[in-house]
Amino acid sequence: MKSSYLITKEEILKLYKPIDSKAHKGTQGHAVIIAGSYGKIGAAVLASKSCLKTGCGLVTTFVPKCGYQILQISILEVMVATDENVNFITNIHLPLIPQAVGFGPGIGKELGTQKALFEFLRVNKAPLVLDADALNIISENLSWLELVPEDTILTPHPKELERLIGKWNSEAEKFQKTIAFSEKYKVIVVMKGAPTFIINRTSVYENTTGNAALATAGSGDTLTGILTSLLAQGYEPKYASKFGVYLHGLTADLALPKTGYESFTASTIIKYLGKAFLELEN
Ligand SMILES: NC(=O)C1=CN([C@@H]2O[C@H](COP(=O)(O)OP(=O)(O)OC[C@H]3O[C@@H](n4cnc5c(N)ncnc54)[C@H](OP(=O)(O)O)[C@@H]3O)[C@@H](O)[C@H]2O)[C@@H](O)CC1
Ligand SMILES: Nc1ncnc2c1ncn2[C@@H]1O[C@H](COP(=O)(O)OP(=O)(O)O)[C@@H](O)[C@H]1O
Ligand SMILES: [Mg+2]
Repeated sequence: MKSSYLITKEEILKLYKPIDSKAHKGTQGHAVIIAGSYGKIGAAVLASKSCLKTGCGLVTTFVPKCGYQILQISILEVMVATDENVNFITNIHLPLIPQAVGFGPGIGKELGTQKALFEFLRVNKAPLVLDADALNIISENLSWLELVPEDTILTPHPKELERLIGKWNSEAEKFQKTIAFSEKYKVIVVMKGAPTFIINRTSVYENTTGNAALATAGSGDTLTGILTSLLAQGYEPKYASKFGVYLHGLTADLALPKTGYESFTASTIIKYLGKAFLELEN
């Protein structure tokens, strides 16, 4: 297997941009989260909350109509735009030009959602994170990746990765295939796992934070929000991907002595984001 670089605190401190004292919400980036379907609006809530709590100035979340009240009641700070369809996304119309978009948690694979994703990819110019069902849809339509901005961040878990690149027979082959995929489509692949690796063309980076507490529903949805937030704040995708996975894992390392493995949930990741940022300054 190709040797990898470690993503350490030292590395992260080199790229961390603390907030300027003259900052206002308009300078901190407006992120859009496109997520959720009937029964999976929680994924949209988790991604949106983590996006906000990673520091971007404004977050607008696009959900099917059934998500409207859930979002508005669960997160007062997030603005909500809705699809005309009640249960799943069919036609994306955003009331703004976003600085970054996170697309996929909980959206399902309805035909209407597939078409909406294709139309969105055709017109979108904003830095992009693709996760979950967006990846599952793209696995069956790989040519759509020719439409995405260079350095789009893809965040597959092992099953989603297999759908994208096909089966592998060894760890070495998994890395080879992911590197070839990253080169072919000019995308950054966050290979989620224990640990998470980031593949950027032929470079391989290994995260040093995180633990098995993260093995819980919605853990990846929060990572999508974190990464989208960093992109919206102007971090280049190659830095946002490293910083995002490092922060995400750090929340679990900081929380573990208080929560134990069992009671740690995706909401705990969000709760500990502030402590993770503060830990960078220690
Ligand atoms: N509250 C909400 O609204 C939530 C909504 N959510 C949303 O639901 C949608 C479906 O997402 P999903 O990831 O559960 O389904 P899917 O892609 O079929 O993958 C499942 C299979 O993948 C595998 N696998 C996964 N991780 C692995 C690992 N580390 N290591 C090895 N294997 C691993 C494992 O396969 P197995 O090992 O069982 O063969 C598993 O059975 C998606 O849109 C998501 O955003 C969720 O986030 C939950 C909270
Ligand atoms: N044992 C583990 N050790 C470290 N990180 C883990 C472990 N299990 C899961 N994770 C992390 O949790 C996240 C799970 O993402 P994902 O499977 O997409 O969850 P979901 O779709 O439920 O939100 C990934 O970031 C993965 O690296
Ligand atoms: Mg996921």
